[in-house]
Amino acid sequence: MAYIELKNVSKSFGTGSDRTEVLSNINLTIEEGEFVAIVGFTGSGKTTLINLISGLIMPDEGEVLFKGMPVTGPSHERGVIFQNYSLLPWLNVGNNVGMAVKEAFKKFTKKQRRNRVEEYVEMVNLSPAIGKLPKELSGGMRQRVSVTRALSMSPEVILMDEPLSALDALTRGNLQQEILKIWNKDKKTALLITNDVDEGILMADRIIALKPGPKATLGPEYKINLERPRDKTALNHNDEYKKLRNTIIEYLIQIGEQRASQKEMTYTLPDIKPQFKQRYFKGVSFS
Ligand SMILES: Nc1ncnc2c1ncn2[C@@H]1O[C@H](COP(=O)(O)OP(=O)(O)OP(=O)(O)O)[C@@H](O)[C@H]1O
Repeated sequence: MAYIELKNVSKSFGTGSDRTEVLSNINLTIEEGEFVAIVGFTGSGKTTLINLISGLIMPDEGEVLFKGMPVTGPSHERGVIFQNYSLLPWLNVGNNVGMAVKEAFKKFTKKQRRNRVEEYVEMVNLSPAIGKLPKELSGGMRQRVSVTRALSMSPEVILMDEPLSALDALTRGNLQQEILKIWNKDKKTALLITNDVDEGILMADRIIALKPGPKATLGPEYKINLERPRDKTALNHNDEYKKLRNTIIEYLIQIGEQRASQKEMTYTLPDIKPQFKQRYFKGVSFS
């Protein structure tokens, strides 16, 4: 049985002429312990896909199954790391993480909770900032809190919606490694949504392209057989990596061009003449 399964899933927003058909006929199977990355263009429906799997929204058609059961709402079994670091502004770092730990481990004593919070905050090198409020942190630090908050709940599935896209290269690289460490150590299942092909290849077992919408569908998938742990610098000299990277980027460029050409439309302007009265524009005449 597939761990996560999407069967003929479609999703639209709005009604009438405002209706946007975002995803159409999505079929996806993720096995337990797998790390899958979905790459796609901005606005192609990546967040919509993650929201469907997390249970934040429901499909119009088709089914989303988790361990064979329909997803009916969010659950801490499926932890989401969002693109924007949605922290509670009135709670400090420790308490933002602490609240998540309390929710996931209801039977923990206060001491157990504190130990877990400290362990996870340390993991992203934020121990000196544990008492700080989100407004006192940089964007990168907030995103690290957001990542550690999701991971501290020990979710069975880690769903990531471009969690690292706003970070500088160094912080991004460190967090990629932290996420991989936890995924590998605790044998999690992970789905990463990204617009960065390199990030996908570094982290995932499989990359699937999301074709741009409206009515976005999943495109081809690429198996990544590169040995783990993967080192970013070493990969740059790896022929298999280079070949895979080129293949995926070429595919994305090709579907991007197709989308651009489909969008090119000719508009005919109405043949009208200005109706202004001459007296308002002395010295200017209209033919
Ligand atoms: N709640 C909503 N109501 C109306 N339209 C929506 C809603 N959510 C998403 N959309 C539309 O669906 C399309 C896909 O949005 P989505 O956020 O899933 O794309 P994305 O690939 O994650 O984009 P980005 O890379 O910019 O984050 C967009 O055209 C967006 O305007």
